[in-house]
Amino acid sequence: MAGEKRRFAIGYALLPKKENSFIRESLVNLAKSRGVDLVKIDRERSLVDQGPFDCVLHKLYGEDWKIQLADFRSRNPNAVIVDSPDAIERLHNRISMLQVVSELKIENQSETFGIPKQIVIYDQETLFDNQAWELLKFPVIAKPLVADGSAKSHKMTLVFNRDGLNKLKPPIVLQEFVNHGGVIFKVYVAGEYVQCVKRKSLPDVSEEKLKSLEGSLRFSQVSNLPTHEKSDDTYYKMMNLEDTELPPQIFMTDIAKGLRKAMKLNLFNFDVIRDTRFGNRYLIIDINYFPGYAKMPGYETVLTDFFCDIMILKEREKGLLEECSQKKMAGTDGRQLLNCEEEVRKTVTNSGCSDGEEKENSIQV
Ligand SMILES: O=P(O)(O)O[C@@H]1[C@@H](OP(=O)(O)O)[C@H](OP(=O)(O)O)[C@H](O)[C@H](OP(=O)(O)O)[C@H]1OP(=O)(O)O
Ligand SMILES: Nc1ncnc2c1ncn2[C@@H]1O[C@H](COP(=O)(O)OP(=O)(O)O)[C@@H](O)[C@H]1O
Ligand SMILES: [Mg+2]
Ligand SMILES: [Mg+2]
Repeated sequence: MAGEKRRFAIGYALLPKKENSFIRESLVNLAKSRGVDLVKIDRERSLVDQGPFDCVLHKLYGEDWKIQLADFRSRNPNAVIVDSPDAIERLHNRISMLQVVSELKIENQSETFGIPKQIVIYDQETLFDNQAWELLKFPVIAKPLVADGSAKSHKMTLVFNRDGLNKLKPPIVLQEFVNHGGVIFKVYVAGEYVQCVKRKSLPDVSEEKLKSLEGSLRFSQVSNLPTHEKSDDTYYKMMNLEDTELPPQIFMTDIAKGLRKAMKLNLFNFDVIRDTRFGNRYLIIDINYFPGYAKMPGYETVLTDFFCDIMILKEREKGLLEECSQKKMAGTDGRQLLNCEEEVRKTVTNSGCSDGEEKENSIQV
């Protein structure tokens, strides 16, 4: 119909659990009211046979999906894929995941940040090798090296002494357990948007307590456990989230922006703890692709704004591409037109974002 605004279609490819938590009616309706239709991608059918989509939103694992996305991309060069599978892959390994933190340069006088001391162990022999232990002291957390979203990849062991090492199954990352007052901060990022929330974590382990504790303790997804499950347990106890102060907002936002640029990702969160030995030292312990946004206050608005940013970007790209073809039709000097389309895509998709200049409505692709 004449004068009717163009609608924008976002195809989503998610596992059933994620679809249930993320694709809520409240999100679908808000997006719809702002011109964005969220359309389910049928995982039983080939992606290139579906659509048309202006954007593909996804959290699926495996080579087959990567090939499907590459096919889709070559046939639909104007569609945005959020996010690039290669960029996401960095988060599937707990070493490469945190390497990016050391690349960040953030100017801040009063707070510092980093990651806990950690080593990677590939086999049982190295686990008991004293050399490997020069860097670390107990307690440590053993984390599966792979972070591929499986239940297994979330199974952690808090190890109090050498006895506790026997049950570990490499490949694992051994990370120093840092006392942090039983509260972690989850910083959610969606494009330009950043929000930090508090969650329950493991309680501190004092030097005295360490001596009396048995070899190890297994746990999984502690920040997602309902409160009552923790208060009943002998190890977990009620932590008072209200009493914990959030880290300075500007500091978290700077780290979030730095990570986003360095990783070229739009949708992620990261877990931060505050080292109780120094009240102003923050450690990043985990980065997750496409986390549980529905748990974030105001998630519908935040995500819809993000979708609209992509839409604005696509419209701008379309306008500029039309200008290119008009110039072509008008027979403008060929040299001026050389790579016109390519230039437009570079500008609009903000591939230059990593050079420090952040543009409005930028989406990292
Ligand atoms: O489902 P939720 O809400 O628990 O979200 C999980 C995240 O919880 P969070 O938002 O950080 O509290 C969760 O974060 P944590 O690893 O628990 O810090 C993961 O991102 C998880 O994805 P995956 O299993 O690693 O692929 C996320 O699981 P999926 O929804 O992607 O399966
Ligand atoms: N180095 C650490 N020091 C103290 N607690 C930690 C450390 N690493 C992880 N934890 C605790 O263990 C939980 C799970 O670890 P995390 O690396 O976030 O794995 P997952 O990917 O399963 O969320 C964290 O939410 C936090 O409560
Ligand atoms: Mg985590
Ligand atoms: Mg994680």
